[in-house]
Amino acid sequence: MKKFNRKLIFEDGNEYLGYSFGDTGDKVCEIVFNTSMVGYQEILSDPSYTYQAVVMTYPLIGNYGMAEDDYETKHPSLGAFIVGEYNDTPSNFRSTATLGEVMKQYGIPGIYGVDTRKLTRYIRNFGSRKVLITDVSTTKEDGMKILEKTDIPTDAVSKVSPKESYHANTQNPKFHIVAIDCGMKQNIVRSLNKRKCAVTVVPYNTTAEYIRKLSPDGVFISNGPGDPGDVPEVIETIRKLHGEYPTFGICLGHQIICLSYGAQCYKLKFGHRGGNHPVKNMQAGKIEITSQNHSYAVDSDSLKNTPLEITHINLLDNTVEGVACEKDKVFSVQYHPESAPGPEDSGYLFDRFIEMMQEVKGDA
Ligand SMILES: NC(=O)CC[C@H](N)C(=O)O
Repeated sequence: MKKFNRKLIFEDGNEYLGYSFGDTGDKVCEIVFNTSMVGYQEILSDPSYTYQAVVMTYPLIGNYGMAEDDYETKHPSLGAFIVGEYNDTPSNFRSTATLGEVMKQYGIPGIYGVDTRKLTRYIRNFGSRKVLITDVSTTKEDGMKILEKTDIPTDAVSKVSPKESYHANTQNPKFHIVAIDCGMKQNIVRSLNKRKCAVTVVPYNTTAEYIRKLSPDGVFISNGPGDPGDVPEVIETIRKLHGEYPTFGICLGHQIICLSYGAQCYKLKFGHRGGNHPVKNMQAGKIEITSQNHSYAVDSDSLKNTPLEITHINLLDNTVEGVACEKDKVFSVQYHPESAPGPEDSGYLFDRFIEMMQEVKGDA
């Protein structure tokens, strides 16, 4: 048998052995697991995974390579990938690189040959926690010392948000949206462009005054990495804009909207990541199968003192999945209607945003 050359070390001294792929540097990340069966390229390039080591529970990763059109951002910032079997000889006519090559390019370490089922149970039992990805020669004691000394940074949004505004136009636009980019996935822009929306993408720390000057028909707040409490400037901007424009938020954007109305968020034990989470739409009485990627959730009791009502509930653990306030023309969801990867049951939410803007705009 080939000799293990890499390992994972946890703060409690637990170790998991495997083999190297991608970058070979050491890294401390927060470990999480994702149950999606496909979509490793979109997961790699989803900025919300910044500083996180993602364990893929699906056993085979890399087999269809990397396709130019499938990136969610061109500069992947995922912390690390931990997989069962890694296939370095993809078979796919659209593929232009292997997963390992792209990870090397962006300094993202990978480890394969790990018992991902055991590791996932460990995360489920003990919760998301810090992990060191390192060489097999690093001793457990040294690894534990490194973990003790290293905190996961809280600057993730400023790292992945664009430094300047830019336009993502479309043919014959009907609406103009200002999208606050906290680490936005490309499929959100594609989903808006497809519905005749010209999008002005702005950095996370854009002020309410600047957004007003852009005269949008609607405001969008994106997904993004880290704790929503780490971006008070975005919460403040949204608070100032309450009731002024139809507003839609996804994932981190949803948490920011709720915080801006005075609700509270808390961290889940191990989060929701995958493409098969059932969510109930309370208004329609229908169930959607959703794509998810989050650690934090909105506290349902804290919503009672706000004008927001709960519109969607997670059927696995009853957590809040969506809120709305009709008066202020604002709504948001914790999950990912843009999917990428994942089921497309929830695309109607983008249509709802369009309808809201249409109502305000009239027939003009
Ligand atoms: N995908 C996201 O926007 C994630 C939101 C937030 N970083 C969380 O983990 O809950």
